[in-house]
Amino acid sequence: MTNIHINDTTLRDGEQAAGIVFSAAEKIAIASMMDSMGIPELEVGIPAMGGSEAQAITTIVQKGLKAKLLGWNRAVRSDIEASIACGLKRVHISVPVSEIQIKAKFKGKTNLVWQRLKDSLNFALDQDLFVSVGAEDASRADESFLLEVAQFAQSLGASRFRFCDTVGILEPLTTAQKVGKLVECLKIPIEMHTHNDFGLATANALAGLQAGATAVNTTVNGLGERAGNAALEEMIMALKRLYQVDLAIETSRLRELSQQVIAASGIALPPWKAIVGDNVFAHESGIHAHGVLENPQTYEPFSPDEVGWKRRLVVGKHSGRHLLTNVLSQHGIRLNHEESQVVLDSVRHLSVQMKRSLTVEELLYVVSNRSMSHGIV
Ligand SMILES: CC(=O)SCCNC(=O)CCNC(=O)[C@H](O)C(C)(C)COP(=O)(O)OP(=O)(O)OC[C@H]1O[C@@H](n2cnc3c(N)ncnc32)[C@H](O)[C@@H]1OP(=O)(O)O
Ligand SMILES: O=C(O)CCC(=O)C(=O)O
Repeated sequence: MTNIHINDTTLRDGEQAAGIVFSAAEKIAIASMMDSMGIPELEVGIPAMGGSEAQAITTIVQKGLKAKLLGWNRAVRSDIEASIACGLKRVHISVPVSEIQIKAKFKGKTNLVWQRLKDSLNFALDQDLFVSVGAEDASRADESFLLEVAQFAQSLGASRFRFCDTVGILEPLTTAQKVGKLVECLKIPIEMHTHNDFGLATANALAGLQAGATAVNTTVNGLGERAGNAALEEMIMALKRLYQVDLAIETSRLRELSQQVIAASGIALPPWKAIVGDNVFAHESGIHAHGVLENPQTYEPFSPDEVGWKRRLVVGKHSGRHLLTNVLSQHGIRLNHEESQVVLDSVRHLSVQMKRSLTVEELLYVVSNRSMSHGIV
């Protein structure tokens, strides 16, 4: 894999997640932060929505960021005009390509796919815009029809073709086969846009890249329609660590970026969320903590600082002596073997009663009030 290009769509598909609204200030702050981290392209929204959305996009454009900025459009001339009015120089034009979508959107009239794509694309090119074309529901489309649309877009002058697994029904092997066929026949770059309905968005996007696609849509925290999109942080770290593709993006700010999007979206992440979740470098189990204390690589695929996060040792139901001793020694407390075992029994008992691990304060309380903790110390 070489020259992989990230085009993040947190501000477009991410915000399409039901119930999510970013304020203009939040959109601008997220765009600025991603830009400063080195994300090379941002799909900033849908100018055709007008009003505050168009205003926010215009403000982002006026900030003069290094990142390339793309506006999302239907194959409709007035959508492109709205993008131009925001000052965008790059537009993405989407057309439905599966039978089911063409039936629902264009009343089954396939000729409208060609006609509307041609009219909107030509109009955009006449305005000297960079044009990317998206094949909505490409994964369920007839493969020859999809290829014809892609070649048509290329012949008209599109600079990139987006393969969309709109309802997230692919798995990696099929993704690679489908994308590989397009790569063989197209000269323009192919971009992956994958959804997470079966939890495979990142895996499928990576499979597309392995098959020769060179661009990929992501969203921070995997935010997006229904089950979301391929997560930016997963994509960057998988490329870096599993494929040795370093995109020169400041990974040490991934956790901070994730927190910014959590704050703006009002949606918390599960603690186990890959790369940026609260628990991804937390160790409670005795055997794991013992291993990590000897060498963090025993149970961590990479160091937490690489993504701007930190290791935590948590004392709870599954903890063992090595972990306990380590945590207590940070507070100047040394216990002998027998005392440690008694405290551990107490910790286990309390954790089961409270159905959670103990805070450090609770642990210290257990140690200093041994007679009260469980009646056994
Ligand atoms: C897979 C995706 O994520 S696609 C992106 C989805 N994102 C969004 O929908 C968010 C922003 N959308 C909006 O603000 C509104 O839907 C607007 C402004 C774009 C359009 O609003 P409305 O005019 O009220 O239309 P509405 O949303 O009800 O219906 C969509 C219309 O676009 C048409 N349409 C849908 N996709 C396309 C397309 N790719 N190219 C051309 N027309 C399209 C539909 O056929 C329908 O047309 P009709 O009004 O002539 O029947
Ligand atoms: O860009 C497109 O063509 C559609 C993108 C999209 O959001 C999708 O297909 O899920």
